Amino acid sequence: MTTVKLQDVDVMIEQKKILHGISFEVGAGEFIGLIGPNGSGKSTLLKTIASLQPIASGKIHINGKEVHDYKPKQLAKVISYVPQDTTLDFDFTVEEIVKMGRHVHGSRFSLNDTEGVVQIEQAMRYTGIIQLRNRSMLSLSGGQRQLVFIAKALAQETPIILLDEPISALDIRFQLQVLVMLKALSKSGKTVVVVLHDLNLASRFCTKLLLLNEGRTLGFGTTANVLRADYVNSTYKVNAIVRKDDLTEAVSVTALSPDDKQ
Ligand SMILES: Nc1ncnc2c1ncn2[C@@H]1O[C@H](COP(=O)(O)OP(=O)(O)OP(=O)(O)O)[C@@H](O)[C@H]1O
Repeated sequence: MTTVKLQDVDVMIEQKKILHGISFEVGAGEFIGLIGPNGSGKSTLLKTIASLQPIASGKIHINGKEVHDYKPKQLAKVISYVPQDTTLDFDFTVEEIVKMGRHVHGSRFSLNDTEGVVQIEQAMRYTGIIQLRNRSMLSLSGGQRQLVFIAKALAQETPIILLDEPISALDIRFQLQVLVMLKALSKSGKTVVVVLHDLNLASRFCTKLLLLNEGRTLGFGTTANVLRADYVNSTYKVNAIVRKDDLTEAVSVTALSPDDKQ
């Protein structure tokens, strides 16, 4: 079943066209990686799907219904969004932030609903932050804050999860842990769309990739079809070798420096 569908979507920011004619469909159980160079429009595209960024033209359907036809609270029951920037201006504890994911289910700061308590607890355990539950968000490292916002999205229990560079501040153990968790969520039937810079991890974990170049889709499909040397080299302006990794059997991309042996 198609859960997210974009048809010829244009986005303008300050009179400049940032996204040009973006069209693609994602189904339940898919794990889509949005990739592309800095400034290519990945975050804008994710915000657009989350309805946080207005569109200039085109159509977006979420679960078969036009995104404009959703009330904000209805949409928050369907889509959770983990932003790239997890800094906060106000102080909250870790648990308070995760609980905010339950607002949409009507349990604002109250733990009267047992389901909410269970979901909050599970989300904190799943992301490995349970021991931080009473810590102030302002005292956490960037990676710990990322895990808290992922936990908040999990507590929200939506069928569609959008995450903007959720592993950018994480060490290799937590990078793997988060990607394995997102993969498991997609396998359980959720739609996961994630902005990733690490092409090798994107290749290993995502079912499909969407490669953006200057606000346009250069490729959308299986990792092997999108991570082609010609696409990678022309978009990222590098000299990359694309091959199959012997160990993971995923497509692997190595950008060569002038000093590398070839
Ligand atoms: N609020 C804004 N005002 C002006 N320009 C913006 C705004 N938001 C995004 N842009 C511009 O839109 C383009 C796409 O930005 P976006 O953040 O979507 O790219 P990205 O692919 O996510 O980049 P990165 O990998 O660096 O995070 C950039 O040129 C950026 O400067």
